[in-house]
Amino acid sequence: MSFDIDVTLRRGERSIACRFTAPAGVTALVGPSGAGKSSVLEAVAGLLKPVSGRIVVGGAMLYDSAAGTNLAPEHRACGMVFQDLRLFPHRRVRDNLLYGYRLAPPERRFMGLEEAAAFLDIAPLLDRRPRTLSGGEAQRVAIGRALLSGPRFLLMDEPLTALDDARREAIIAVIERIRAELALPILLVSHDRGDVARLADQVVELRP
Ligand SMILES: Nc1ncnc2c1ncn2[C@@H]1O[C@H](COP(=O)(O)OP(=O)(O)OP(=O)(O)O)[C@@H](O)[C@H]1O
Repeated sequence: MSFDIDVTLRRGERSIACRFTAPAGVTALVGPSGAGKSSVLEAVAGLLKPVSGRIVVGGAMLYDSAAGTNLAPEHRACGMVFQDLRLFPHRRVRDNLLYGYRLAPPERRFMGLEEAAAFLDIAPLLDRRPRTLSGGEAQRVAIGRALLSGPRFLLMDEPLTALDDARREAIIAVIERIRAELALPILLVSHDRGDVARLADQVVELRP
């Protein structure tokens, strides 16, 4: 089982309940705007503490209110690709990628900078700054930074939004390669039914 999640979250006045188990591969979290999809990703990453419940990924207990377990984000081995990417604007692509690499405990690293750049087809971009990149290029850099941090799983918030068809295809291909070649479980938020149908091994619907 890749994800085994049963949590209640609070966001302001809102209570968000989410419960699912997922096999290996890509799990898509879908639901209307405001249903709490990004909040669930934040909880899995350890950035939002649930009110109660448990979060188990790849057999590792990350959060369990009953047992009092709540691993810090840096101990979750989680690669997060945020909706707004959060690249460092003042750092070149190479340094954005190395930031992820330096975060990774050496024993968890499975790729180096050169390998990640080749895998994501971003080698020609290494000396550029994020603001000079297209949306698809920036998305691949953000994915690269996440992969270099040595994750055991990936969380991706709307990785295909705001991309034209060609760039979207490139990111879909990257996600398919991560699934096939790196075998990392991926929990992905998307509102596009077509993308979900193509990519997801399992779909989880979050209701408001
Ligand atoms: N920091 C916050 N403080 C208070 N409420 C918040 C905060 N962040 C999100 N919310 C609220 O929590 C609810 C869930 O938000 P969330 O962003 O998780 O939903 P979502 O399903 O990802 O939405 P979207 O598809 O629009 O991105 C919304 O009602 C939102 O307004």
